[in-house]
Amino acid sequence: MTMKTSSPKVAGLDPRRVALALLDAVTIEKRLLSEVLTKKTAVLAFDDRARAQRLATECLRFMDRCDRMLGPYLSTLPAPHVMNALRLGVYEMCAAGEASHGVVNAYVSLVKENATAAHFKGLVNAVLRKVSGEVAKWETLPAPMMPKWLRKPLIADFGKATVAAMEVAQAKGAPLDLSAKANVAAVASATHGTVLPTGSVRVEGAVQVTKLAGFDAGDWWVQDAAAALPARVLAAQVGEHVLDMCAAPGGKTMQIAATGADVTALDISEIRMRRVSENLARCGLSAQVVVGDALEYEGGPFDAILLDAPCTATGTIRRHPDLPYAKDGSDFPSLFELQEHMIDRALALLKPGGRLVYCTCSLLIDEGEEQVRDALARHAGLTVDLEALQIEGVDPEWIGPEGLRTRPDFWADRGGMDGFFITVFRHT
Ligand SMILES: C[S@@+](CC[C@H](N)C(=O)[O-])C[C@H]1O[C@@H](n2cnc3c(N)ncnc32)[C@H](O)[C@@H]1O
Repeated sequence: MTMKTSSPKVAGLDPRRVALALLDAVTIEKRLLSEVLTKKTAVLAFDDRARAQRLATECLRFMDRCDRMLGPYLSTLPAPHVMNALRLGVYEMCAAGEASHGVVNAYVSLVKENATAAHFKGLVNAVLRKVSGEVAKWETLPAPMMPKWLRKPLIADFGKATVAAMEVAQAKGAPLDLSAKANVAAVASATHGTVLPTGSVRVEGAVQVTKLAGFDAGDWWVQDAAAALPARVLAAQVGEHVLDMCAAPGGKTMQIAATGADVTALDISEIRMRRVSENLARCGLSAQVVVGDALEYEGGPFDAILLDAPCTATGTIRRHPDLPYAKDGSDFPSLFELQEHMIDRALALLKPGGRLVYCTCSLLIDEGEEQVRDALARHAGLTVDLEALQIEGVDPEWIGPEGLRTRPDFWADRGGMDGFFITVFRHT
């Protein structure tokens, strides 16, 4: 794509140009925002970086609504880059409350900058002007639906009403949750947060994480309330040998290290493992950090293993609304297979009578309940320890025959939680 330089006459173009590039990267190049964000926003001043990121993220969250607003005015879909400019324009006018004439000018200018899209400037102008006349319709539309490729299997697993409830939760985004190293009440008081029933601290409103009280002192780390459950379920004891098998960026390693257990943190990604070491150092915790492939790892045997397996991350869409647009499900079966091999490897590294906590931040049954049923069929003597899942704050209704499942629509009145599946295997 050939880009011209910005027009000095139109205000606020720079963050919008980057937001458009981010949307293109997700929807056209099929990249996750986390993969492209730093590079694409590097050209902007600090405040504009945050603005571009927010704009792209929230537009992706409300993509389905943007498309519903645009639908009546598009008899055929324009080029994807132009469609993304229209979506951003709609989001800004309808959800962000930006003045329509500035928004229309901005996106007409941006489309003009692109040689292959410039001839769509008339369409962008006309369509955005029409949408500007019906901004009130936005609030009457249903919560943004996930794309069909993901919605369909979820409906098969949970039914339409539950999927609709998940979509309502995903539209609301996610609050900031913290895990305290030691004193939960002190962390809640210092950060003006509230203590959740499961022991995480929830902080409302927009905050800069590194400026929150206790960050530099390492009193806490950022971790969704549901993501904090697997290590609580593992309940490591002082002196136990524990393997955190897919550890990076290290939230669960930190929880286990804070119990006084002897933790080995293993992950295949050297870059992501640097984050584990940084996080441990900031919080004054220690673990043996190993970079390597879990499938070939030979250490142990261990009293307990936490396997937070690589997965579709569909339980984190409220934090990562780009995911349904960067993925199409084609790589999912290879993940399911990897999870199966990892469970088998983990079981081989356990001491007799040891426990394996298996979890995924996924909404798909294939990565949770189905993995458990398959593992029980593969391994004689393997059992699921449902009692170990009954920890403080966990609603017994979240626990099924295979394990504990959280969903984004749980705790709706408190701000929700990520979708997770967690189980405990015991090998005799
Ligand atoms: C869900 S994330 C783990 C999150 C981490 N437990 C936490 O709480 O911060 C999955 C991790 O699996 C790692 N991974 C993927 N394939 C692996 C393999 N073959 N061996 C070890 N780690 C692997 C990825 O690098 C990624 O960091």
